[in-house]
Amino acid sequence: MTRPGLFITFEGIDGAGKSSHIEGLAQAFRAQGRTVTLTREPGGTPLAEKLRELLLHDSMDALTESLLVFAARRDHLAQVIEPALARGEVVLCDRFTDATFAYQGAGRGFDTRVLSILERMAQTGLAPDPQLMREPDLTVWFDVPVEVAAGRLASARVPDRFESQPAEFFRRVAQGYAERAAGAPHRFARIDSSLERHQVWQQLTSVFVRKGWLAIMVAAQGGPR
Ligand SMILES: Nc1ncnc2c1ncn2[C@@H]1O[C@H](COP(=O)(O)OP(=O)(O)OP(=O)(O)O)[C@@H](O)[C@H]1O
Ligand SMILES: Cc1cn([C@H]2C[C@H](O)[C@@H](COP(=O)(O)O)O2)c(=O)[nH]c1=O
Repeated sequence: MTRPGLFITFEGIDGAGKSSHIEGLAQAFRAQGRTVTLTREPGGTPLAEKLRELLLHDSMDALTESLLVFAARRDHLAQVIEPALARGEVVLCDRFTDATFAYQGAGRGFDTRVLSILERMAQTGLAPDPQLMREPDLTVWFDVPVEVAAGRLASARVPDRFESQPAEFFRRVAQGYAERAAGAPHRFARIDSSLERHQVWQQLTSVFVRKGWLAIMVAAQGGPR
């Protein structure tokens, strides 16, 4: 019998530590016999990866930025996410629409009513139920103080257009995530990402064990190296 697909997204400010754990989670699901699609936004298709390059490196205003992230998302949903869910796969996606509300909405100050309209347009009409607006089944929010995330990134890589924003921008983005989480408590799971990697992994896997999506034994075997 085909198991239903699962759409799981990972969110947080830059440097929160999401990417460090997603591969481990993919391995845990595979160890249970699930097929996993591991993907990211902006990106995930050849077209969306081109748009990602523009978004991360070219200057533009907040409306242009919002239109580009939703254009990339529409292509990503159509080409990758919806087909994988239809095959019953687990889709692990590094960022999705909550990032748009946090970065373009709270961070840039762009009108969230316009974002909601774009969200409905971009995320509807692709699922088996044409009325359904595709949303994640679960969103894991890696919550971390802005200073901790900045410290992690400082030694990690050359900053892109978002990563080089001032701390005040990331405070607004973090507040944006807090508001999104408060508005959809059934969908969000918050984890404290300021802790050591193994503690973050433990919190992360407990979320999946509680949902019945991972067995305790499988969760205990994985984790950051
Ligand atoms: N719990 C942790 N403690 C200390 N350092 C960490 C922790 N988790 C991740 N890091 C380090 O912090 C940096 C950022 O981590 P990572 O790339 O996973 O974050 P991210 O949330 O995916 O960031 P971005 O969204 O900007 O890509 C990396 O150098 C990573 O090794
Ligand atoms: C999906 C999405 C992303 N962003 C920003 C957030 C990050 O700074 C970059 C992506 O970089 P990462 O290292 O892969 O996390 O893009 C955004 O502003 N709006 C969005 O919708």
